[in-house]
Amino acid sequence: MTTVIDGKAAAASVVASVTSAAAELENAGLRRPGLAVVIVGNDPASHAYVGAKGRMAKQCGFNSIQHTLPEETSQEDLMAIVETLNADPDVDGILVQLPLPKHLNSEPVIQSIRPEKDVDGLHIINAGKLAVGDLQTGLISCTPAGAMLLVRQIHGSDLSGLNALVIGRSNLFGKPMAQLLLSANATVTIGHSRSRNLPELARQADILVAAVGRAGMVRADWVKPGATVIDVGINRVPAPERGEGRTKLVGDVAFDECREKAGAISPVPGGVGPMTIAMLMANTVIAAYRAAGKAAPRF
Ligand SMILES: Nc1nc2c(c(=O)[nH]1)N[C@@H](CN(C=O)c1ccc(C(=O)N[C@@H](CCC(=O)O)C(=O)O)cc1)CN2
Repeated sequence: MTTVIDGKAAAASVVASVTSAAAELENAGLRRPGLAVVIVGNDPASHAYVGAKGRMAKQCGFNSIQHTLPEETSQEDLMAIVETLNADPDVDGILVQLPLPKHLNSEPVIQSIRPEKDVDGLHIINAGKLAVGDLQTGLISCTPAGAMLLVRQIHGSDLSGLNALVIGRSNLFGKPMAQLLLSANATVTIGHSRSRNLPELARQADILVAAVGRAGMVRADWVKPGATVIDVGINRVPAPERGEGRTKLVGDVAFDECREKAGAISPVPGGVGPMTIAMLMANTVIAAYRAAGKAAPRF
């Protein structure tokens, strides 16, 4: 019987723990966690995600700040906002929503965020800590941290003897996901657009993680029987069956056919996606505890 992994329930459980951790700070007479999200431009999906982050931050009892900047914002103006947030003692976490408009270079912006406020876990200091196996003192990128929590639900925290394939090598997901799996003792391969014979590599994976941005790329004949399949793709595709001009969200995995082969599989929507925002809340409360000189909760 295949387990369909319930990302919404897992996210709700993380959010409940974050909410009590935030309340404990306030009850101890300390300030509540502060999360600042910066969005540049008019991308509708990015605005939807940022809106959801702000609502969730409020639900967790955080101080939620949003900077909405016009499409034509300059690199200097964006970096000046980050500097102001870096210096603001009420802000524990800073996130710059990606992607930025094409004329802006995201890397200097990300690297200008103080590492202890980098709740996206993308600063080189945080990425470096993860790369050397330090999972305790930095901040870990939200989507891989969330995906890993789902993997732990199925396999526990020791993945010794298991083969994992991560398809995708982005700084936001593929690389940190591979590091997390490696830290849990899995034997890890990273596949990408230049890899030869991805289906063959996938068939050897006990844990198959897809983050390529190609709707339904992973087919049933890629899946080892009983494998855990984690779908990180978010692709909006036409859905004429729902009416003219309608669309729907699908992952990188052909869900219906892969479900037949997998032991456990995460759906899209309702799998890894909700974990991204939950783990952002977790990182923010961790940053707030550390800023207050208190031992941070673990998630
Ligand atoms: N600075 C960042 N930018 C982006 C990140 C990120 O982690 N940091 N990730 C993505 C987008 N993202 C959050 O920003 C995100 C994507 C998807 C979801 C989600 O909950 N998806 C739902 C479906 C939602 C829907 O119906 O549209 C799901 O999969 O069930 C949350 C956050 C890129 N940018």
